[in-house]
Amino acid sequence: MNGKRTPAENRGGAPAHAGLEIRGLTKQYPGAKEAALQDVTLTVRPGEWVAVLGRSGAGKSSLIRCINRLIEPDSGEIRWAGQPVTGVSGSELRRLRGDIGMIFQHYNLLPRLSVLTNVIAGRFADIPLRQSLLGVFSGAYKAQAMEALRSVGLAHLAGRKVEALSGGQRQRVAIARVLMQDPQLLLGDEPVSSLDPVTAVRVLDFIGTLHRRGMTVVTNLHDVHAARRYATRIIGLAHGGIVFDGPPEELGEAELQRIYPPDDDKLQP
Ligand SMILES: Nc1ncnc2c1ncn2[C@@H]1O[C@H](COP(=O)(O)OP(=O)(O)OP(=O)(O)O)[C@@H](O)[C@H]1O
Repeated sequence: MNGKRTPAENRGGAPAHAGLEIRGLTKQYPGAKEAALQDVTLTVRPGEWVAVLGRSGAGKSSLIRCINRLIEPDSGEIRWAGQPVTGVSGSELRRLRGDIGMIFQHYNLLPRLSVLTNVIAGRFADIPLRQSLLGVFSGAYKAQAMEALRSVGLAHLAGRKVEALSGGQRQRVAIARVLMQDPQLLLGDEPVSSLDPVTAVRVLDFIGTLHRRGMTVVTNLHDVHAARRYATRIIGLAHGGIVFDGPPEELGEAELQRIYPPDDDKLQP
């Protein structure tokens, strides 16, 4: 994918590509009374950090997971860096996923494998399948993975199995995996919801470092305070539709009432 930021762009020049373009995205789960996403249209510019807010069931995870096709939308179009995301399959989809990093609430790591292997998994899109299955990686990959682990303060745990780590340590492994992958777009599906407040701030600070390097970030958050502090733009969802789109400074009481409708039985607090 041609998603890299150009030197001109890093100096504050015009973006080299159109970023993430979402048009008319709709998702209805079988048997559900209402659509999880209803005609969502949104463009995320390169270098933005978008925080998606909304009550439980508002459609936040569905939106994030449609972006890398973990969930198939019913209709609508998604493009990243001018390339189609919807409609591609096979090697095109694998290449695309190599350009899109993901951090999940429940880490999505390989618990029985070592921390180092999990970090190298960030490059599985580039490593021949046989080598990945055998766990035989080049010295260059190992060195890069150790560097990523050093950045998150976990180099001393490289040989330990992930299942022996705490939640905060696991999320730092997930961030090291993203560092190893070096994607242009980072998606976070409630990346700090399982963490204590202190660890959550640490993880958000790491994501902030990636954002300052030029990574575009889209993440749902349950914490309005964190969204205001870290994001450059807030998207509010209710009943699968966008009810707020603006900078954190514009998120006042009236806007919060729209995003978190108080007497709405269809959505949970
Ligand atoms: N696999 C599924 N099958 C049926 N309905 C689903 C499925 N996944 C989500 N839904 C429904 O779609 C709607 C949106 O769910 P989604 O998980 O996107 O919301 P959310 O805002 O991320 O909620 P939360 O904050 O609780 O994670 C909800 O009504 C939910 O019950």
